[in-house]
Amino acid sequence: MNDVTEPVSETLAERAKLALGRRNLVFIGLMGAGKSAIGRLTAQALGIPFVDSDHEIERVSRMTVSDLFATYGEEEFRALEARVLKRLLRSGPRVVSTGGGAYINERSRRHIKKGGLTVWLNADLNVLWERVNKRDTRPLLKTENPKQTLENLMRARYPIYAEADLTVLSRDVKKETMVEEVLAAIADHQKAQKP
Ligand SMILES: Nc1ncnc2c1ncn2[C@@H]1O[C@H](COP(=O)(O)OP(=O)(O)O)[C@@H](O)[C@H]1O
Ligand SMILES: O=C(O)C1=C[C@@H](OP(=O)(O)O)[C@@H](O)[C@H](O)C1
Ligand SMILES: [Mg+2]
Repeated sequence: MNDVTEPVSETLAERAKLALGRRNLVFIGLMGAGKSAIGRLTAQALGIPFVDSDHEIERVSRMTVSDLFATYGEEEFRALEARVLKRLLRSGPRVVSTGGGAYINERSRRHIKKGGLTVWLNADLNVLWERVNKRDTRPLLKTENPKQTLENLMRARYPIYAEADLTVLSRDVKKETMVEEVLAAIADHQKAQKP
């Protein structure tokens, strides 16, 4: 009898899941990059839990992010965000989408680097602007010239986001395409690590 077993063909999602192991996958990047939307879909594809740190902050504080900024200020928000991220990243695997400022905060960045594989959704100004100007839920953009504010944030933050383990270019393609590129980046990263 022929004893040779067929090689199991693995889907991209399976390969990415294997490569991720017990680590968390953490989405970072500027407002409008797609962290919340693409993070959720990536978790679905991987078959692991998803959590958005802003939603978790809103759940535990019973306030919206906007109200937290208005009532307690950004510094208090960052302290709460760091505590929430520390707890969310303690065990894995899960997908964690962060708010745009999380990785910029030193304490949060430490928890993120320790707790997971980071993927930066890198987008250009016009892509971000087209997405964020449709909603007014982002307190940092309630300025006289929000597009200029976004550009200033890009300049200040992109060198720090660039420390991410993986970078995927966020642009106007189907969300499913973005998810595939994220999965491929995880699988390829694992390959690159092997001797
Ligand atoms: N690839 C994409 N193509 C079109 N729209 C997108 C894409 N990725 C995200 N979006 C949309 O852009 C908006 C901002 O995305 P969101 O996930 O909230 O960004 P973030 O959490 O990074 O601020 C949402 O309305 C989302 O559905
Ligand atoms: O960039 C930032 O500092 C922020 C981004 C927001 O999240 P998204 O990046 O998901 O919009 C939210 O955490 C808060 O408004 C502050
Ligand atoms: Mg978000």
